[in-house]
Amino acid sequence: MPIIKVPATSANLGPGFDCLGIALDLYDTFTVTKAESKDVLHNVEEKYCTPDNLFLQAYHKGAEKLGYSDYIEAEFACDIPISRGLGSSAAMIISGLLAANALHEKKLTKDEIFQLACDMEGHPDNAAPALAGGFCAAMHGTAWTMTKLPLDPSFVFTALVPDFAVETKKARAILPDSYPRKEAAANIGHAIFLAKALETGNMDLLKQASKDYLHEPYRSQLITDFDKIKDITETDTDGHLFISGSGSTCLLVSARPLSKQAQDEISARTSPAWKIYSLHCDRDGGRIL
Ligand SMILES: Nc1ncnc2c1ncn2[C@@H]1O[C@H](COP(=O)(O)OP(=O)(O)O)[C@@H](O)[C@H]1O
Ligand SMILES: N[C@@H](CCOP(=O)(O)O)C(=O)O
Repeated sequence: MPIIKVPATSANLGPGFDCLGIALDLYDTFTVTKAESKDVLHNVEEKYCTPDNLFLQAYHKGAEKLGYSDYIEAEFACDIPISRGLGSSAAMIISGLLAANALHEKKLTKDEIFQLACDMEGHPDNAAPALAGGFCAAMHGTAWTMTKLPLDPSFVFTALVPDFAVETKKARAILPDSYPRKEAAANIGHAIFLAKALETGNMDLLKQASKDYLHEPYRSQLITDFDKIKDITETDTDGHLFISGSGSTCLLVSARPLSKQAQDEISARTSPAWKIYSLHCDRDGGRIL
């Protein structure tokens, strides 16, 4: 039976709001086969076991685009925390679309998968790295467009995951509709230099370019202990702490790993204790095994 494996993703990376994202080596996997007369899901939380399930919706969209109307049986094995800003919804969508390819003779192209996924998500910065792996930029021009950007291998990524969820829809709803020109201009410059810093491994440039004006100032207020965690992690590693996607996870980008002492301090000073994942960039993206 085909197995689909899709990585977690961390979108935005500060100033790259809705356009930059990176794939991380934490995965959702799905064992899939065709079903007779209805969709069947295994190992899925009851509240997500409905026809609205994103994996099922994406599977049917993909199958329909290929000209098929049928059913799927899928066993979920999901390690990506849900509604924590690590792209669990994009992982569901990319997996469902890859499952449509895995179970049919006709295949969607990578670009067709990307277009369908972005239409479902509404923003492309998780879908791009979830599908292609690596560090990606994406935008909507005449269609959804993405490119993989170079990433220096020296960076390490630490995901700090609180016990509480932040729904992406809600975290988008709290953002302003417009911004002062000075802030918009600063964000553009910062996003370009952030990409350069990630390409060259220049930590000093990364820190200068990491300030965001579009979402982090608003969303950090939704994350209890954000300032405390930022202080502990940045002092310990000399790295930079971003809000991952729309939160609640925070992503530390640094040249050296978070020390055991800092990890213990975070555990002691958060309640319930935040989970800490030491991660690397996934370079391959969503795949059928
Ligand atoms: N393992 C899973 N099983 C079922 N549905 C999931 C799973 N992971 C994610 N989802 C879907 O994705 C939604 C979370 O999306 P969202 O709030 O955008 O958070 P995230 O930042 O993790 O992408 C859930 O409400 C659910 O619909
Ligand atoms: N650019 C989006 C990214 C949302 O990512 P998620 O992992 O929180 O779904 C945003 O910032 O709203």
